[in-house]
Amino acid sequence: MKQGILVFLNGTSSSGKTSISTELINQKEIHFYHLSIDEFFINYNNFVNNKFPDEAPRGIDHQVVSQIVDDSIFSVYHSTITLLLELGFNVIADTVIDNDKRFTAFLDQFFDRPTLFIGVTCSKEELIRREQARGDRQIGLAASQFSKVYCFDEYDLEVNTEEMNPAECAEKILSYIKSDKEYSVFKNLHKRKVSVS
Ligand SMILES: Nc1ncnc2c1ncn2[C@@H]1O[C@H](COP(=O)(O)OP(=O)(O)OP(=O)(O)O)[C@@H](O)[C@H]1O
Repeated sequence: MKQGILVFLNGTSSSGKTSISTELINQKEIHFYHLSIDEFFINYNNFVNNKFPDEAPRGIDHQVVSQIVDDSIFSVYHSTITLLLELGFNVIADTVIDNDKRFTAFLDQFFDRPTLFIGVTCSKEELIRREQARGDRQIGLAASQFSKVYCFDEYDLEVNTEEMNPAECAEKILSYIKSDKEYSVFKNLHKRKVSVS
């Protein structure tokens, strides 16, 4: 049995990753699992809020805590994607990778799997506008991620969410998958040891 394909939507916050994912999930031709890193964090945060006291015997160093938690959650996220691919399911990875450590870990884990590397692009001005309009993201988040997330000079496929609506982006992605072209960019980035700094 063939392993599943990984559709990696690379874009900042508010670029439109979740909207495209919803379109991909709702169509019937190719089945996908949508794995958003946000859901992994929500589950963990619910657990912590229910179980952990506000104070700890040693006090709480929030930087240390968030490093331990983030590393663990990303590790579980990667393992869950890997498991699904191995079982033959197609996966959409909906996550923002804006630092070297995370990008290298993602690249190392998935470069030798069928990973379709998609640039979900949008201008900074439009990202700022969307961020203000939606009101559920920290203002300035997308702009702060912009230069790292969009540092790549190569994608298997690019969808500009300022020019296309989510359904059109999803259609473009599906056409690419159905064309059976090779997904080479992630492998090349691994060979070139590309970083996001
Ligand atoms: N192609 C598009 N054209 C116009 N508006 C869009 C498009 N895609 C998304 N939007 C709007 O941008 C906002 C953010 O979209 P979405 O939640 O899909 O982004 P995201 O990349 O998943 O963000 P985050 O990483 O913060 O979860 C929403 O209000 C959505 O309606």
